[in-house]
Amino acid sequence: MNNNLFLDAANSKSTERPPVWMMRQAGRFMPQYWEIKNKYSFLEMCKNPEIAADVTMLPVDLLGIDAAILFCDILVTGEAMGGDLSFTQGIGPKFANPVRTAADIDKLEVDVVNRLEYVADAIKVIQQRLNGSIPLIGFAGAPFTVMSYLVEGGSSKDFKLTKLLMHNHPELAHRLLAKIAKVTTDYLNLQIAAGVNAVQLFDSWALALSWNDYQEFSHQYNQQIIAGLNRTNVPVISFCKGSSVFAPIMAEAKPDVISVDWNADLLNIKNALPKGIAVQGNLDPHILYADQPVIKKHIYQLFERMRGTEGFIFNLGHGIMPDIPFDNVKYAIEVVKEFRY
Ligand SMILES: Cc1c2[nH]c(c1CCC(=O)O)Cc1[nH]c(c(CCC(=O)O)c1C)Cc1[nH]c(c(CCC(=O)O)c1C)Cc1[nH]c(c(C)c1CCC(=O)O)C2
Repeated sequence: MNNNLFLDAANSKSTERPPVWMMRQAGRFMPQYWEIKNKYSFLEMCKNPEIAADVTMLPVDLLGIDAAILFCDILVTGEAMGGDLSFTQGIGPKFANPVRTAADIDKLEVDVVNRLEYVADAIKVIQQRLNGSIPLIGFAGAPFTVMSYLVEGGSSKDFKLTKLLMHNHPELAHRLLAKIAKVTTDYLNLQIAAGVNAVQLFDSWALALSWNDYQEFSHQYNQQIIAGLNRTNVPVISFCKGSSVFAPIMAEAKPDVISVDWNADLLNIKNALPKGIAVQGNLDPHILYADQPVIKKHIYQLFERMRGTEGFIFNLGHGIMPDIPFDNVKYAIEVVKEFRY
């Protein structure tokens, strides 16, 4: 690899500056994304390896980040299991056949990794294009977060139906989570076999859960997935919104990196973790709407705090919003790349 910054930091080694990539870096804040998106549906883009590679490469070529992330979506596992998935502009993801009863859960298939071969194909095309320049991150959705979309039938503000299932019929929720966990393990191992250099597990909506529910309905399954990965030389990043609270539990699953939202002091989180677990984060994405001197100030505040810490990857606390100015994202990445410890 020409640029080892990301993998060194993920493996808790020291680096001359923090490596940088951003969640949702391959997305709608880029005019060049829309040039492609206007020609294809989102799922067509995910399923065509050449197009998925084109989109993956946009931030590599236009922003100069230190790691690429595969262009795909966390909900493709739900689709492979039998979910009727579509994405509509302005509405977001939709499962037309929500999973709510024992019969719905029993219908979902689990030996489905062959239906996700298009992702392995995309990874191979992307690695040819990257040609050893920077590492490629693969990813999957964590069972709780994917379950919420399957049960609600799409995005939700309060996860009412998901929580009702968990609280009134925990045995059904567990049956569903176990199925998603099995598919997710196979799917991440497929990505590792195809050649990704790291994987990230996205449990975006864990913040909605109580401490006890997080352990029972989320952590347990994430731990099972991480334990089932063929992870030699492939660092595992565990992300959730809620990591400011749940980081000590997340650490029990033994990821290499914990990706932290913006509520916590990152050094305090790092210092409370077992040695050898790196941290990623944790700029509030809203900072990227602000004036450029403000952006620089906030990045430097974080870097001064983290100075001398081995195992730190710079990222946002969550994804880039679609209406964040492209020039501000580019500027933030330049600020990181000019910094030295
Ligand atoms: C919850 C979740 C989803 N998808 C994902 C998550 C977890 C990460 C997070 O918390 O942000 C993960 C994801 N989605 C996408 C990526 C690609 C890689 C990247 O750039 O980070 C990744 C890693 C592309 C995408 N995924 C999606 C788009 C937009 C599709 C479009 O162009 O219309 C992209 C580029 C669609 C998507 N997919 C999902 C939603 C809720 C939406 C709609 C969002 C909205 O409308 O605001 C589910």
